[in-house]
Amino acid sequence: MANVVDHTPTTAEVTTNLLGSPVKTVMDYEAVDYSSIKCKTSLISPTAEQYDLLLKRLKERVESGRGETIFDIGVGEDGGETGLKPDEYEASVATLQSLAETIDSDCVLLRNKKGEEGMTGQYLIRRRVVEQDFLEIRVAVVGNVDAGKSTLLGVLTHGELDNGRGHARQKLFRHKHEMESGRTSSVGNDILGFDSLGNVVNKPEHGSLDWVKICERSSKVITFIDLAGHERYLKTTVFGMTGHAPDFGMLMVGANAGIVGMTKEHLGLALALSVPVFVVVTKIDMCPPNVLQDTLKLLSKVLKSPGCRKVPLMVKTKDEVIVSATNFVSERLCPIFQVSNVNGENLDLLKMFLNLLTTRMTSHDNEPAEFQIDDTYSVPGVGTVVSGTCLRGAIRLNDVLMLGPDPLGHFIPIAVKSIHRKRMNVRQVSASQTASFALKKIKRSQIRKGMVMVSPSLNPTACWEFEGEILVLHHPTTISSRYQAMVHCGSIRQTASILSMSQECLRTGDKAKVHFRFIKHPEYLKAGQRLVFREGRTKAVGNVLKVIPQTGLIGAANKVHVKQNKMLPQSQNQAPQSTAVKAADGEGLENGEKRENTMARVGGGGTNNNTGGGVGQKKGRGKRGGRGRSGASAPLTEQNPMVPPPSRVQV
Ligand SMILES: Nc1nc2c(ncn2[C@@H]2O[C@H](COP(=O)(O)OP(=O)(O)OP(=O)(O)O)[C@@H](O)[C@H]2O)c(=O)[nH]1
Repeated sequence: MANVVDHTPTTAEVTTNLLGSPVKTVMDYEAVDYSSIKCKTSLISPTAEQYDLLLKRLKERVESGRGETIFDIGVGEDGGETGLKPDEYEASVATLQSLAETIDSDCVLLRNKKGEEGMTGQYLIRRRVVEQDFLEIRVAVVGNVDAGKSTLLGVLTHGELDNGRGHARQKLFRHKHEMESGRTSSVGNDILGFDSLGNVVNKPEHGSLDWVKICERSSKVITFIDLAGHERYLKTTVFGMTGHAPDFGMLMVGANAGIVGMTKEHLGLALALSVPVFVVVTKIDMCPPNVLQDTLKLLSKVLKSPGCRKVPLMVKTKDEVIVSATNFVSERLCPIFQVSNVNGENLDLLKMFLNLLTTRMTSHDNEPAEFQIDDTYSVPGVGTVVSGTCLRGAIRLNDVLMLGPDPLGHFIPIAVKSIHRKRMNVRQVSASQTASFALKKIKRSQIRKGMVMVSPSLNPTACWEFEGEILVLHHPTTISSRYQAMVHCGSIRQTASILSMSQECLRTGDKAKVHFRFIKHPEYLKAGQRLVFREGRTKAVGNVLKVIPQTGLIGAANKVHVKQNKMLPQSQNQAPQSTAVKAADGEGLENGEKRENTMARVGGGGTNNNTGGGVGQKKGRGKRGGRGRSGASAPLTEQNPMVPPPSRVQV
């Protein structure tokens, strides 16, 4: 057989990653001649040379899948499902098991199929538990109030069924008012661990404080980002979707209530952020069959509509779970599960699906690190702690990273004192993982959500202005220059003003290039990032096209402003906003409901040297007094002629 140098990832390799756009495998970087092991019979009795190649290949696939891959037996790399005779099949399985054993992994049969010439099989190869490491997948849980989001998470992560009257969700609530009203108001996390054989690690006796135990025994951990269903908490929900970098969205629909309230809004948000979505229809135990059918019909219609262009797939068997999980690569497929949290119907299918999901981020540890901060804490005895997501590269203990931008757009070097993943002390965090860092020599008041910590080699710069391309999903009238609304981009959440647009005014459905300017402080942005621009129900989505780096002049002008106000608390050293902007922030809406940050429950968990998850203290920043809302500071624009004055909403 002619030796062909293989550069192109095969279909099998692409599905290995299960999701997102086709991913580069190690083979793209390192040309290896795999031609001698391409054929479906290569596993039957490989020569020593072929065995080494098979091992190399399996290792690469497991590495690019961040600890796991799905391997087909009896299928040639040309993709033809022809199958193997029983004795050939058995010999192939034995080879695969021995290969998996060599790389400290388990080999679990997912399904068998009959091919033209015999049997084919799909096997999950997953690395056994490695100390301090596990594959992490983040799933944002969205849907209308009462769809059963908190209940499903309670049932999945605590292993006990619900009673239909709010029993299971009690374990997830974090605030007294949530217990009383039964409504989630904050972004919360819960975790579900799977071992290398695909078994659920969580046990009913694992309380929410047992994260360390769950992580220690898991090869893969699903982090659920439980978001609020009520419209009044939409700002928090949008932040959960953008700032927590979910791999997937789980849209929950109550079978009896159907597509109501915020369901479409949340679906639209996931679509706008290109987060692949699967749907879970709950309460099928209490829903009359005709109502359930109506809900499913309407759901399919919405998903297939031109705005969504999804392909709905009702998942009712294990085979369908595997097909949908292995084809979730395309954002177009939308698996739909029908479950009951009360009698447990179909929950096993949902768990199997979650077990097969894999991360969408594909960064290598040797790339320069990028970490986005989504929360800050002050932990007694530890100091300042930040939590967030590592988007690129890897961060190790005692690494020095550039933290910023500060109000002047500067970045300062900062050392990482300790790292926690899910309340577990670790030495390193890699791309796609959430973590908390204890930082040296910095006050919590100097850090805000939306800041980043990046490798010094990236030489980071901040920007006040950027160009974006947006599509207006909804606006009651028209948007024109000087319009202000909240920009959500990664963990950035700041009001920006439109300086100019490629057309005079924008209505619902219009697309345009827009020049934005942040009104409070500069941010770290990158071209290509997804963004949501919203104010109340007005919503536009799009991409950052071009970042306009902060110039020395603007930086200097802003310095004057900050100097003048240096007697004010830091929270007031920012430009005041119009009432309309306050409304855009949704601040008034969430007054009194603002969550307290406890290290025990947020982000990658808390960093605490003493216990697994100590309690952090939120700095006592008065809601109303904070963020310059008292109007005490002079507008930025008075000192800086280059900065347009903050304008009111033009409707
Ligand atoms: N019969 C039945 N009741 C359910 C099921 N799932 C949830 N419930 C009940 O539905 C009610 C609402 O559930 P929640 O989990 O609080 O709903 P949610 O979507 O989290 O609501 P928010 O937190 O306000 O966004 C509770 O009383 C649950 O007991 C189910 O599958 N069957």
